[in-house]
Amino acid sequence: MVLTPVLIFVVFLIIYATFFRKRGRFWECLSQLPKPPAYPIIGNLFEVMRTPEQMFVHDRKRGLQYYPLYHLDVLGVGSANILNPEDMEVVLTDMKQNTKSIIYEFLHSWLGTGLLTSAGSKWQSRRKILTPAFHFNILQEFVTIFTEETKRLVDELEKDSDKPYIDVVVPITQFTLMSIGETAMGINFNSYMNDKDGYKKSIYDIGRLLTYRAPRPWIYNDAVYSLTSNSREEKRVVKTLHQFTNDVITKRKSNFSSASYSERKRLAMLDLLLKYRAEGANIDDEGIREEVDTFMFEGHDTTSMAICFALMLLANHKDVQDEIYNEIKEVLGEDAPSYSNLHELKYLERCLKESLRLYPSVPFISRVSGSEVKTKTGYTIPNDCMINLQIYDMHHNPNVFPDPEKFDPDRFLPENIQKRHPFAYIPFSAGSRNCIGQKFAMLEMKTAICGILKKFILEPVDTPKDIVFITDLVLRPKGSIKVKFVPRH
Ligand code: HEM
Repeated sequence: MVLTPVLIFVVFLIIYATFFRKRGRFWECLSQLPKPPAYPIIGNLFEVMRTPEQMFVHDRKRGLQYYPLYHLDVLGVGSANILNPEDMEVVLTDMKQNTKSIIYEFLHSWLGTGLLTSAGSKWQSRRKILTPAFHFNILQEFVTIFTEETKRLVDELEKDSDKPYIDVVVPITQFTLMSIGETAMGINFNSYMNDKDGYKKSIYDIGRLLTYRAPRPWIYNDAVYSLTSNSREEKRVVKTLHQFTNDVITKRKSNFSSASYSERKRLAMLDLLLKYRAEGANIDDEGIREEVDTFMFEGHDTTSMAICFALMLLANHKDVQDEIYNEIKEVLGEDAPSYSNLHELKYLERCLKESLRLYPSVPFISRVSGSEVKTKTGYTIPNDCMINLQIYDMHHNPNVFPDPEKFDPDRFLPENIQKRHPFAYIPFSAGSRNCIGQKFAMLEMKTAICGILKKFILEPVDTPKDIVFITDLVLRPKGSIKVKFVPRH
């Protein structure tokens, strides 16, 4: 009895792999790239059919073994995986390789085609509209908000400082969510929004659903996917996510008056979009929701994980922590952080950069080639091929960063940066589709670390070796990240 559905499924996979497999030039080029051993028809299916935890470990092993690049064939779906700086540069600086791969289409039910997921002229026009929302005049004002939110965060941490440890993921995610709300959206979530926890849980749920779908080409087709229980769950999750962001927009709209905004030279993200909408520019209500969803997610989950890993590293490197503390005392004294004094914290900056090397919040990004790509390593990636840029693997490769697992902030001394390929370190990606929020992120991270280190000495509980990762939308631990917070006297 059980055998019948299994048999039908296997026949379906064989038909799928036979009919949907690209032919001719595509495989002629792609099969020249190194590849892990594969089976007939299903190719490397067993490479990717793993739990999120196994997938993370296995992908890293493959990344080390197949440097500088490799290809996979999963049921006839081919991908080129790039691990080296030279070829990262080739792809990231070529406008023809600017379109995101099919994996991002799985985000459309949630993010629509906002800045992260859109392509072509829509992406260009959105990028143009949104770039001024991250102008340095605006960022200067945001530092005050980051400082207020850091005070709230420190108060929360203080309440639990008598405990043996704090799982930093919880309070730090709360901090970054509040910060993106107050800055880009102009909304204080504390006073307005009730279902922050529902929103945070739904982000984890959507990540799990996407990570399940990405390695399974037979559910790429939307009509086929809609028959699955995951699709039904996704609809429920997306409803919760949209409820939250629609609420944000409604709240901000009720405070919005285009007259009062015309007096201000520069507007933060949501106000800017509402102003454009009121003036009849090329963005409708759906477009605004796409961007609010995109920035709410990209603007809090990435920085949250980055701060959590940085805290864990500092707890494990007391000497580095002490040096940052001395720098903070020297540069800030008793003053609050400002845009300019945060820039003077050069040692802290090197530590955060090194932390993002070891723990890049976005471990890989993916494109679809818009033409054949001649790699610097001597291969040709065919047109219309998924190209995965494996940022995490490159940052951890000994050919690119000697002794890669060592936390060494001096890698970011100017003289050492000069010795490396400019695309060796790309936590914020690079080229025209780089992270629009990278300055925002660095300021937020610096403000949080300053506030925390002024109040606490961090002691290790989890070490880097204890962290078990899962494959997800961002670099995430399977469980918690534990740090002990000892109040300074
Ligand atoms: C440590 C924090 C962050 C990291 C490591 C990070 C990393 C990245 C990376 C690697 C990309 C390229 C994605 C791709 O090509 O698929 C990206 C794009 C993007 N990021 Fe960030 N990000 C961070 C923080 C932020 C923040 C704070 C915001 C908003 C306030 C933001 C908004 C975006 C958006 C909208 C895009 C899409 C840009 C485009 O395609 O034009 N990110 N980010």
